[in-house]
Parts: sequence; structure tokens; C-alpha cells
Amino acid sequence: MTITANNNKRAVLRVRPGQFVVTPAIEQVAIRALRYLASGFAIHLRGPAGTGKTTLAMHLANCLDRPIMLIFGDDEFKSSDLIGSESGYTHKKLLDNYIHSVLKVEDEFKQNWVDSRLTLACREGLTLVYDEFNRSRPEVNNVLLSALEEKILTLPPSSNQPEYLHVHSQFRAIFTSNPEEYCGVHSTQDALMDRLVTINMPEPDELTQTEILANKTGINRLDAHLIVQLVKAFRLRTGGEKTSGLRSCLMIAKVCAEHNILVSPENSDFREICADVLFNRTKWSASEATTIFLELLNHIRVLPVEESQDSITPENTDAMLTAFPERLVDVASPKEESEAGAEGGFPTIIDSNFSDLHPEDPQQPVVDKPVPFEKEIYQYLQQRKSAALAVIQKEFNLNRISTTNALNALEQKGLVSKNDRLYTIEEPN
Ligand SMILES: Nc1ncnc2c1ncn2[C@@H]1O[C@H](COP(=O)(O)OP(=O)(O)OP(=O)(O)O)[C@@H](O)[C@H]1O
Repeated sequence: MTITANNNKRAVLRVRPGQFVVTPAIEQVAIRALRYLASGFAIHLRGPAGTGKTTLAMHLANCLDRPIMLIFGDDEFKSSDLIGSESGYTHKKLLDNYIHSVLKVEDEFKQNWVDSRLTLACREGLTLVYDEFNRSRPEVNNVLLSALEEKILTLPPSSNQPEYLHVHSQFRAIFTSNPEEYCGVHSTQDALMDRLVTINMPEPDELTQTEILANKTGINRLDAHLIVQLVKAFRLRTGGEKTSGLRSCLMIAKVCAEHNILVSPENSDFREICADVLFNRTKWSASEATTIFLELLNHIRVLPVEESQDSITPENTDAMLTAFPERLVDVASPKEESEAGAEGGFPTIIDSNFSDLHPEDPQQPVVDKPVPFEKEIYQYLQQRKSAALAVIQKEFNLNRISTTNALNALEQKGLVSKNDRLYTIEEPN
């Protein structure tokens, strides 16, 4: 492919494959987005910072298998930054002295038109990724309206340039934006929004975050999952949902991986890194953040051996954070944790004392939620007297973690006991 605008040759990108992590949640969004792109529509990925919008946009653009033109929205942008402008002159002087006694001089000054990135993408049929487009002022983005709808890009009147450019049939556009409450973001004109298919990108689920951490930093999945849950629990407690926790997780994981720091609540280096990364992202004072963080670390629980990493799914990891298991391991008691760890357990954060607290006032409990399926499993065991975990799991079509959470709660209440992997109903005295 020939790309004519000198300045923009370097702007055409090819994404290196193999760096993009695909989980079921991401795949689902990608399939949706590609469907619209294939039908010729522009898509718009909207969500809080760090939810993976740019990464997904680049992946989608790569799937279209055309060169990619990347633009970052900017408040300083002028229309000419998108479409191009006259730049400099060509000066042509023709000296005709064929006959020595006659000197003919032709002097010509011609303005040169230089395409900017949008024009080049429209002309050549590239895939435009306009990242954080609502950082540019709305009027600057007006040139996109006719390009997206009528497939015509209007160029300024120019001596050597047609005023209308017919957009190439393979031109596609992918926009990303942060919500309007973000600093430095402009509200978007309705006419542009009307031309885009907007897909909201929430915080990636735990499985996705865990996979991204493991892939990008090389740490193992158990450590990755521990970091993801710790960051998630901290952000839930401190109201940090304006952004995603993914970047914080990546920072913590990368530093731990590169400096051989043990990912463990008992390790002071690990705690320090988490504090450095997380505390300044909250509105809470350092001392309040420290209190919350230490409380969280003190409520890390180790799930039984049956919980292998295969059972990490968005459903059961969410359940972990809403369940109320009582079998907590205090980080202040290393013996207990190492015993639990020796079972081959899977460390995870449980906010048993936290998720039921009012977000604005940690002292105020909101509701006392029962553990899901606790009652049903108890009734089932009353009939059967005892059953193995796998049998109960199958009976209720649950995953292991949800089943164990319910059984742990029943054990704690003295209603069920576990013996030789069998859960048995406790007869009342
Ligand atoms: N599917 C993925 N595969 C690999 N890495 C990912 C994936 N999704 C996100 N990431 C990583 O997560 C981090 C945040 O992603 P990204 O920059 O795409 O978020 P964003 O929503 O565009 O953020 P912002 O709004 O602040 O620009 C990056 O380091 C990125 O590499």
C-alpha cells in the first residue's frame, strides 16, 4: 500500500499479535464490536480509565487487517490537525535561455496540501482509532459527521485539492472515551453520538484481570488472583470505582515479579508496594487508608484444597466477595496460615466484615446477607445426613467456591461438620 502523506507514514500502525488477552467476557464484547464494524458502522468504547478500551480498540482494529491510524484526542486540536492543511510552498523557477540573447523566467508559487490523519485514513481506507476523542473540543470533531454518515470528508477550499473526498469503502472508525465527569473531557455532540454504536466497558471481571496480570507480568495465577481481589476489596471499601483497579493490579504484579517479591499479605515488602500504589488513589487520608488496608489483610482466608485455580470464574469470584465465610486466617498468626496453606489451599480475600458495611460509613452495617444456598444445602443435608462436596456441588449445580462458602458458613454455625471430606449434619443436643 502506498501512503502519500510524508508526515503520517510513521503514524500507520500494525499491532503486534499475541499480547492481547482474551477471556470469555472480552470475547463477547469483541464479537459484538466486530459485528458492527463489519456492517460499516463506527463503534465507540466508553468506560472508566483503565478498563482496557484502548487495548481492545487496537485489537479490534488489528482484526480488521488494515493499517491502523491512531489519534489521541486533545483539547488543543484544530480541525486542521484532523484533516490537514496547506503547508509551505513549492517554488518553481523556469529559466529558458535557449537563445542566449532572450531570457524567459517563469516563477510559480504553489501551496502544498498535507493530509492529516483522518484524511489519510479516509482516503486510503485505513482503520482509524480515535482514542479519548472527547478530549478534543466538540466543534473540532464536526468534520467526522459527514465522513461517518455521508461518507464524504469536506476539505477546506484549496487551489490544488478537491473540496470533497469520498471516503474509502474500507475506512472504519473506532472511538474510545472516558465518562463526562472526568477532568479534561468535553461533552460529546449528540449528532456524533448518534452516528456511533456505543459499547460500555465496565471494570474487567476478576478472571480477565487475573489473566492479564499473569500474561503481562509472568506471575502465577494464584498470586495474580490474590492481587486482583485485594485491590478490588480495597477499592470497594474506599469508593474508588471511578477508575478500574486493573492498572493498580498491573503495577503491583509487575514490581513483585521483577523484584522477586513474595505475593503474600505477611510480606512487608508486598504490603508496602500495595500501600504505595493504592493509597494515593483514594480520597481517604493516609491513616484511614492504612486502617482499611490492614483490616483487609487481616481477613485473608485460605480456601480448602478442592479450590483449584480452574474454578476461578467471574461468577464465583464475585460470590467470594459477597459471601460471608467465617473461617478466617489472621495474618498475625502465621502458624495457622501455613497450616492452611499446607492443605494446598487457594488464598483469597474475603470481606466478611466489610462488604456488609455502608460504603460511606464503615461503622454502619447495611444488611446481613445470608450466604447463597446456605439454607438449601442445609435442608438437603438434613435429608441425606451427610454428603461429599462434589455431590452437593452437583446437586445444586454450583461451582466449588460457592458450595464451600455455604458449607463453611454452616460449619461455623455448628449446623454441619466435616469429617473425611464428608459434610454431616450436626444433630441438635
Ligand atoms: N485484553 C487485554 N490484554 C492485555 N492487556 C490488557 C487488556 N486489557 C487491558 N490491558 C492492559 O491494562 C492496562 C489498561 O488498559 P487500557 O490502557 O487499554 O485502558 P483504557 O480503558 O484505555 O484506559 P484509559 O481510559 O485510562 O486510557 C494496559 O496496561 C493494558 O495493556
